[in-house]
Amino acid sequence: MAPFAKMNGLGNEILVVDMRGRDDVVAPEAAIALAADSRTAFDQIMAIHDPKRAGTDAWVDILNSDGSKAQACGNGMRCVVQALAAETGRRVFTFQTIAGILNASEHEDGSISVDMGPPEFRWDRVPLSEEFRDTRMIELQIGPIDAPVLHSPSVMSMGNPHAIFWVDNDVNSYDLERFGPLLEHHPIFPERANISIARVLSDKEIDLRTWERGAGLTRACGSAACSAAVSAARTGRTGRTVTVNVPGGPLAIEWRERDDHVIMTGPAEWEFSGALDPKTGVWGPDTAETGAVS
Ligand SMILES: N[C@@H](CCC[C@H](N)C(=O)O)C(=O)O
Repeated sequence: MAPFAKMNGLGNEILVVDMRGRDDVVAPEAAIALAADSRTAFDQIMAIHDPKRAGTDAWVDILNSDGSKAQACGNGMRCVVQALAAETGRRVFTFQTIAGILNASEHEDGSISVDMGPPEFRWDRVPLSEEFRDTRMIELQIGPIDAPVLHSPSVMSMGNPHAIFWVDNDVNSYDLERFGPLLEHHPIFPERANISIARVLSDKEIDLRTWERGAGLTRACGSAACSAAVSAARTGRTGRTVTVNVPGGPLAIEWRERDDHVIMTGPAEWEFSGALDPKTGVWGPDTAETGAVS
C-alpha cells in the first residue's frame, strides 16, 4: 500500500500519493476508482516518485480524475511542497515532471510559491491542430455566428494547454458546465485543453473560472490562473503582476520580466491521510504511519 494525503489547493482537490521506494505507478484504473469514491474524490493525483535526475527531489507524475496524464498542476505542486516540507523541515524543493524542472518554496507565513517556468505560445506546442501565427486571439467561437456566447480565446501552454475566453460580464453567468466539455474536445485542440472564462477587473485583478481537461469544473486551477495572467498581460489587459480570483480564493501570479518565468503563490491544505493500492485504488487508514503523506 502507498501512503497518501487528501489535500486541496484553494479547493482544487488533490491526492498526494507517496510512491517513493517503489517501481510501479498509480494506474489510471486506480485513479478512476478513487475519483468515484466521494471520500477520496479528487481533481488530480500528484504521485511522488524517487528522483530520475540528479539535483531534483522527486519525479512527480500527475493524473486527472479521468485517469489521463497532465503535464502541469500548479495547485497540486503546492500540496506536494507542503507535504514534503512537513516531512523534511525543508522549505525549498526542485521537482521534475513530464513538462520539465520546477522550483518551489514554502514561505514563513505558510504560503507556497511555485516557479511554473516560461509560457509557450507557438501553435504547434500548445498544441493546436492548425497554424495560428498569433495565439493571442484565435478564431474560435461558441454560439450563433452573429452573437457568439464565447469567442476569440487566447491560447497558450503552461506545460499544459489552456484556452482563455475573455468576457465583460460576471464569470459565473456563463454555463461553463455546458460549454466546457464541448470546447475541451474541440478538434482545434488535438490533446484537448483546459477551458477558462476570465474577466479583467483592473490592471491588477482578474476573475476566473475553469473547466479542467480530464477533471471538469474545479474550484481552482493554478496553471489556468498563470495562463490567464500571462494572456492578460500579453494582450495589454493588465500588468505582469496580478491577483487571479478563482472560486476557491485568490492566487498571486507574477510573469517575471527578467527570465520570462511565471511564479504562482497560494495556500495548500491537508485534510486526511490513508494508504492505497496504486493498482486498484482500494484504500483505508494508513496503519504504517510513515512519511509526509501519512
Ligand atoms: N489543477 C491543475 C491543472 C491540472 C491538469 C489539467 N487538468 C490538465 O489536464 O492539463 C492546476 O492547478 O494547474
